Amino acid sequence: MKNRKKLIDQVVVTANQMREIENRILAGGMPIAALMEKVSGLIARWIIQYISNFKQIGILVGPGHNGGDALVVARELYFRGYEVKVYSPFNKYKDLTAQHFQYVKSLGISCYSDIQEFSGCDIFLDGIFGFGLKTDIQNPIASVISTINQWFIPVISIDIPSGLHTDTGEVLGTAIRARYTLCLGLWKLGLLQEQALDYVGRTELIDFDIPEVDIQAVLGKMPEIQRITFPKALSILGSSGGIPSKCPSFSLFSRSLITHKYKEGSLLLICGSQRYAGAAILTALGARASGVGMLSIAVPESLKFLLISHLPEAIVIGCPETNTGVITKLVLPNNMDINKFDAIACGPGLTTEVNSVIYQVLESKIPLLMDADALNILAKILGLSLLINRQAPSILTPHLGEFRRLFINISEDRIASVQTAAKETGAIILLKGARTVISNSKGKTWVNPESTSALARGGSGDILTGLLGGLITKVAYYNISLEDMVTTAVWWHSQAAILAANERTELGVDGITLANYLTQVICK
Ligand SMILES: NC(=O)C1=CN([C@@H]2O[C@H](COP(=O)(O)OP(=O)(O)OC[C@H]3O[C@@H](n4cnc5c(N)ncnc54)[C@H](O)[C@@H]3O)[C@@H](O)[C@H]2O)[C@@H](O)CC1
Ligand SMILES: [K+]
Repeated sequence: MKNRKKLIDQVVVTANQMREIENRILAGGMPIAALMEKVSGLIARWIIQYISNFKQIGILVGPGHNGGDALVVARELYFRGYEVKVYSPFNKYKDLTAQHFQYVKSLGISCYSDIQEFSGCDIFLDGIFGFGLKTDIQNPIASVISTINQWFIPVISIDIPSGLHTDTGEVLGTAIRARYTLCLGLWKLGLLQEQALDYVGRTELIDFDIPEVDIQAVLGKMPEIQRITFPKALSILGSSGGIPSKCPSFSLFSRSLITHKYKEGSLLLICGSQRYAGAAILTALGARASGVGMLSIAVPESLKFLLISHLPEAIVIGCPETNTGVITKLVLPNNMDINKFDAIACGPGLTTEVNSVIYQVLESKIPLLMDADALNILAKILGLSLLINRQAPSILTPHLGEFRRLFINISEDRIASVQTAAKETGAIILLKGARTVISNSKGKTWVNPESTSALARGGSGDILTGLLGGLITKVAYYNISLEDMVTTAVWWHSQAAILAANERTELGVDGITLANYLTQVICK
């Protein structure tokens, strides 16, 4: 049962996959009317439990089963004593929906086809269209949706806000701006797409007991697209909410008593320039929070003492620089072999003036994380072929602008675009944003379902680069996959920002604060 809950939290489906799963349930013998009754009972209970202080609820009913769900909820709320009004301008309904409509009318519940009758409602339930909508919404429904959006009355959408594409999250002409979306059974892909975020509000999954066997029959044992969840991230970090006794014996948060600094990872950071000295400090602070055993930071010679003053524990390598303070060449002490490090993270604050350092690191045979100017150099000057031919794993962490520069084509489906980029380059691609997407060369994809706009600030990405760089040095020592480390870093970074924003407002989450909260959030 515990495993099923874990699976349900992680799984993400397209409209076609959901339809296939639904067909299996129906083929198994579950009557569709019973399924609708069960789902709608759960929705009604959720509304009563969480939104009980409303006087009048407007129920928006469409022609399909989303509308059927809404009508069953209308009936249940009516019997619980709530004032319910039904809106529907359609004249043709699917059979089950038509039957529920007839019964609702026979109970004396008021039904209207003029939306102006609903301006006094204090909440709406949106059952106009559910998953699988493909074509643009036309008038009169389009103008009804605009009217509802302009009223700013809270809307609870059933399954998905009406008007959103289930897979891409695109607005099909117009869409309901929901305050809450009660997603039914399994998370729909579109709800995780950034372009849907202004419409979906707070999302909740209504688990109506889809059998594990049906999910796995359609999606396989390891679904291609997954949400990054709390339990998964915590299990990788080896924490159970700050109770060390429950941790696995050796984990990132519960080290072996006889570990030593070289078993906690050795990271080479290459970052900073005179113009962007702060980027080097922030990246290094992110790395520090990862608990990396040995941190080496290559910066222009002129920044060496600045870095030492902020990070006395690090080995700071001063590199030859241009007269504008840009590293010209990576020179390691004692002619050290670059492959002796466990990983390299490079890019923040480098500028695009000189590209020889990036060329040098691309030739290394250890995991390489490229961010910021390393990506810009790759896009503008070196090209992707050097990346494709690397003999060790590469991780690229672009934001949308950098992604566009690297891959040019980004479709309406951001998640699909990241998958394509990862398959084409063989790298792990991490597209940063409100819903960060990570994909590997096999198409396995993870989406971070929770974050905060506090991270929309210069420096946040530098912290992630450092944190992620530190974590990937530990892959070999902790027997954790690279992908698990990457997804965990993303989760950890956003959770730190959420905690910091909760305690200091979204304006109070500067880079140094964020780095400090990385440690605080895991002590919570
Ligand atoms: N998947 C499941 O297991 C379950 C699904 N249920 C509900 O069923 C919903 C899906 O039901 P449906 O497949 O009937 O889909 P909809 O409820 O979205 O209705 C589809 C109908 O809307 C009309 N339509 C489609 N696009 C239109 C457009 N652009 N303009 C005007 N009319 C348009 C068509 O007549 C179509 O038949 C789910 O979202 C959910 O609410 C639940 O009742 C039970 C469980
Ligand atoms: K809906």
